[in-house]
Amino acid sequence: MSEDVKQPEGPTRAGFCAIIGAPNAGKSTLVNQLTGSKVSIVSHKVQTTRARIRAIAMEGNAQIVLVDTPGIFKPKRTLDRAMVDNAWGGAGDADAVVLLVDGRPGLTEEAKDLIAHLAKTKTRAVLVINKIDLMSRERLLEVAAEFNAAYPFEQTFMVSALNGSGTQDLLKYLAGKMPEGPWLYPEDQVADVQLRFMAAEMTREVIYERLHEELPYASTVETETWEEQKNGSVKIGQVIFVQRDSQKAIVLGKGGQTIKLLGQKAREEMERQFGRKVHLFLFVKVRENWAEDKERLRNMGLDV
Ligand SMILES: Nc1nc2c(ncn2[C@@H]2O[C@H](COP(=O)(O)OP(=O)(O)OP(=O)(O)O)[C@@H](O)[C@H]2O)c(=O)[nH]1
Repeated sequence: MSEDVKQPEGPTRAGFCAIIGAPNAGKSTLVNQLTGSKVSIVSHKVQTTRARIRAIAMEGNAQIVLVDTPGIFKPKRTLDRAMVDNAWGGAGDADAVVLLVDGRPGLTEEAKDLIAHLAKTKTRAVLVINKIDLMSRERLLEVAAEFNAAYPFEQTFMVSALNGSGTQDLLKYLAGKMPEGPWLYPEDQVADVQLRFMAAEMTREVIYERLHEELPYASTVETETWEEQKNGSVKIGQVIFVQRDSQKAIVLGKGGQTIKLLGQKAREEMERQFGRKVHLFLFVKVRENWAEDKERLRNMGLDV
């Protein structure tokens, strides 16, 4: 828990920042830029996840836990609708909410939908116009005006997540939005924690790829153990949480065949991304009433 985390001198800040945006707006690229993360994982699986921790950014004495929500999209089915509402609960709880848009097309229908959600949930948000390296100054000002006429954003930032222009200002601003409080993660472990998130994400993606027909949004993955081995390999233990026994049976498969395959695919991806040998151990647990609240996210982060 946070009491055990070594705190620096002076006041610290820590909190959650939700990043929302249409697919391809540049969320992953921005997260990498904000965290200065060398190891990047760009997820191509949009619209599949609950709000989840993505990375931790440090700025001065502030620790910003970046969470993202499912690609906000037009729900086609009741389940999707529930998912979106759920996710927005998560965004509303965050200490800062960033609406990230690809600036080039301006106020698209998709962007209007996102703004409608913000308005409906009375969410205070910061507008971040991305990909300014591909825009003229005139167009940029036009787009900023267009968005600000559509919603009372707290601030507007113009950035290139790709080349980092404007992202430091955004980071400083977000740091200031974090409430005063103890850090959730020790600074020297932030990189490790990040690797654990990434490993969980890789398994989650494999599950999605293999089982999305049967298990659309029902699972979450947490990395519980990460043990460095003397020979340079790493032993990783993860738990796949599902909501019902029937889903557990799907993940396990007949005679454990499915989980074996999932583990193999996830391990291969981890070895590729981390460039080292991985021993992966997967477990499935049923967790009922999986809730999306802030406390849950906190615990999720602290559990890994
Ligand atoms: N030129 C330019 N390209 C960018 C910028 N930011 C992101 N991109 C590119 O836009 C594409 C999408 O970026 P991602 O970071 O994967 O976008 P995302 O929002 O995480 O996408 P999903 O995970 O699919 O929702 C990638 O090809 C990025 O390289 C930018 O500031 N400038």
